[in-house]
Formats: sequence, C-alpha cells, structure tokens
Amino acid sequence: MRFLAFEALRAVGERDAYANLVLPPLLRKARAAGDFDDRDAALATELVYGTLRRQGTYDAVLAACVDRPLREVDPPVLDVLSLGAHQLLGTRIPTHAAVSASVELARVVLGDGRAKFVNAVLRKVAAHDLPGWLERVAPPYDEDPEEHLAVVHAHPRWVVSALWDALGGDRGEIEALLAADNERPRVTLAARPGRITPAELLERAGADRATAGEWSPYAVRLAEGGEPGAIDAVADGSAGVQDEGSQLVALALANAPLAGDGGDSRWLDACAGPGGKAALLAALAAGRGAALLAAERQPHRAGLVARALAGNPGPYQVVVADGTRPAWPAGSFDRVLVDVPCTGLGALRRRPEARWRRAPQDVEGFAPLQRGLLREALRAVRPGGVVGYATCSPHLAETRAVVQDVLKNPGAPAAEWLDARPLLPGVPGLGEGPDIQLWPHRHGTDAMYLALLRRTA
Ligand SMILES: C[S@@+](CC[C@H](N)C(=O)[O-])C[C@H]1O[C@@H](n2cnc3c(N)ncnc32)[C@H](O)[C@@H]1O
Repeated sequence: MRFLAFEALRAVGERDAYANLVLPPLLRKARAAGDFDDRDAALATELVYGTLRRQGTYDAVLAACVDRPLREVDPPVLDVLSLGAHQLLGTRIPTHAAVSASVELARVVLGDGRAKFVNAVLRKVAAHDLPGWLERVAPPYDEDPEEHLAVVHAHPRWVVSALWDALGGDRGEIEALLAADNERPRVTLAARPGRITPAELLERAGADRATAGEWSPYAVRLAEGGEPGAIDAVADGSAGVQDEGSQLVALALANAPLAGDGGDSRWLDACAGPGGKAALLAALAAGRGAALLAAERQPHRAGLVARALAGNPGPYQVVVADGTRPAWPAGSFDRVLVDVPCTGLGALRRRPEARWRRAPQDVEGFAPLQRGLLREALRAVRPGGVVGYATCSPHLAETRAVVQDVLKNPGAPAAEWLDARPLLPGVPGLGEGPDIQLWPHRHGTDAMYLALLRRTA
C-alpha cells in the first residue's frame, strides 16, 4: 500500500499528474491483484492526499532535519521522506511502524544506502509531534501572521494572502477557511429536476448512506466513503455529482429577474465543460419551456457536456465554440452563464496538489480571457436579460475586479449589477452584495463566486 502511495506521489511530482486521476487506476490494479481491501484503499488514499496537501508543512519540517537544502535531495527520496513525515505527524500510525515501513519502502525503491538516510531523517522527525514541530518551524503569529498561517495550515503564503483579502475578517475566520481547505469534501449529488426528485434520489442512494443537502433544494449528500458511481440515478444521468455551491450558482441565475418583454426561452452556458452546471440549467430550462445552448471551446470537454446533457427532458444543443468569438448573434439569449476558467483557489479541497502548482502569475494569465468572456456574454444577452459571471476562485482579481473593469469599459454593453443574495433565501454569510461569495468553512461548499448583471441597453 505504501508502494502504491509512493507510485502515485511520483506520478504527481514527475509528470504533473493529478492525484485524483492517478489514484483510481492504481487502486483498481491493486484490488485486481488481490489482498487489497476497502480499508487499504482508504488508507492509501489518505496517505497520498494528506502528504500532497500538507507538502509545505512537511517540507519545513524536513528542511530542519536534513543537513542540506531540500532542493538538493533527489525527488524520489523526498517523496519517501514526505510520506514518512505524514505518517508520523498526520496519522495515528505508531511511530515505529511509520519509520520501519518507510525504511522498507526506501530499501525497495531507492536501495540500501538511501534507506539509511531515510531512517536517520525520519528518526529526527519522530522527535516531536505536529504541534511541537509547528512551534519550531512556523514564525510566531504576531511576528508574521501570513507566514505563520501558511506553515501551520499548509498553504502557499500568496494563497493565504489572497484568501484573506477576499474573506476579510479576523484570525479565527481565516484559520477556519484554511482548515476547511484541508478537509476532504463530502460527495454531493444534484437531483436534476424533471428527471428525479431529491426524495427519490435519497431513496435510491439509501437513506442510511445519504442526507438531504443543506442549501440547494436539489442536493443530496452522500455519507463518508459514499460511491456515486454505484447509484443507478447517477449512472443514468438523472442525477449528477455536483458541489452545492455550483448548484446554487445555476439556481440563482435561473431565478434572476429579467426586464423587458423579450421572453425567457433562450439560455446559454458559454463555458460549459464538463457540464455540471449546464445539466442543471438545462433541466431547469426544460421545466419552463426554455432551451439551453451549451458552448465549450475544447472538443473533448464538449463531449463531456454532451454526455452530461443526454436524456435532458427539454431542448438543448452542445456546440464547440469560442466564447470570446461567438458564433451566435448579439442579443440572442435571455440568460447567459459564463463560468470562466480560473485558478480554482476556491476548490483546493478537491485537488490536494493544486495549491502548490499555482503561482501568482496564473491570476494575471487568466485575466484577459475572463474579461473577454464576460464582455461577450454581455453582448450575447438581450437588453433586460441576465448574465451570471461565476468562478471557482474567490481571488478578488478574478471576481469583483473583472466585473468592475468590464462594466467600466465603454466598449461593453451597459449593465446593472443585481443583488444576487435574495435569490438564495436561507443561505447566510454571502457577503455584502450585490455579488455572492460562498465559502467551504461557512457553507461546506467550494468557494464559488457569482455576480449577476442585467443588460440595460
Ligand atoms: C470553470 S470551467 C466550466 C465548468 C462548468 N460550468 C461546469 O459546471 O461543469 C471553464 C470551461 O471553459 C472552457 N473554456 C476556456 N476558454 C473558453 C472559451 N474561450 N470559450 C468557451 N469555453 C472556454 C474550458 O475549457 C472549461 O471547460
């Protein structure tokens, strides 16, 4: 099992692979080879995710235990050390078992000489528990709050800084957010209206294995370890795996008040891949006699959208199209969702390695595309129609700054900012408006952002 975890870490480190894509086939292979049960799979997953998520903290600890800069340690050796550090500091595995299993792993994958090195380093790591190490390697909060939080909660410093800017609030609130980022999210399903009711979905998922969601009327949450693929309603597409935050975004756009007498029958999702929000929007549109056009620039992702929408009870179409050079005439839609590509800093719970891969330059890199997509979305909607601008990042440069810039731009159609909060009745803590920001520690959702803009001319 530790060998499997090591293999997964190597793939992530060496090939920039994603842990959530690399791990399932490795687990399947191990199961097929026999002598590997659900508990082994759960432990292997925890070892990989925990090691990746807390990489920054473990690097700081290991740096204090190795007598040369960590960048001079070979990556496979560092992976074995990190895996060992996680077992010692982040799990209940007994110290002697964590050290001896790591040394054994090192012997097999690195050879005897390096196994001795691993043994020596991990014995030093084992000298303190996690709180003891954090006292030693993190600067005091009062001296450098951001660096303290970065080391203690294993986030890059620039991410702590950006999240805190967006969240505001005191130490307690940012700590709650950073801690929530380190928890694995529960799996949530959306019961697609017109295809299955949440009550039916609950029954099919098994009442002992699922509960109703907290905010979205369509949400059903699976219990820890719930396997969505095993539920027939997911397999047949009447329900989909979808975070409640994404459901709320689709719902708020669908319920936003339109103006003028242009009708409400033509909806567009301008960045639809892989299709979660498009599937919910299409189902909601069907219930009102409206049709959804789902556009996606990448052909293979458009294929995923087509799969997500198959069986939708109302009319829809999936097209490969660039939302910044739209193939549709201006003013052709009543509602437009533009869920733009972004850094994903609001979904760090899902991708354990993502926080260490992102860089501040990525935020600037997305900026022109985000502005271009929003500008064209405003052109695509008719006067009186509504555009929903969404991101799964709370970074202010990707959220409010984009909307403000586009609204100021004399080249973009004029629009008014709608207060999105009343469209999600009963959901507290959405911010000061008019836009909304969801948070993992407040809502148990990804940190989705939504601004609703109604075109005025
Ligand atoms: C954040 S994802 C959308 C997620 C989707 N709304 C969902 O709920 O499943 C952004 C998508 O926009 C696509 N995209 C990027 N640039 C685009 C463009 N110029 N036009 C259309 N789609 C684009 C990406 O390929 C990606 O699939």
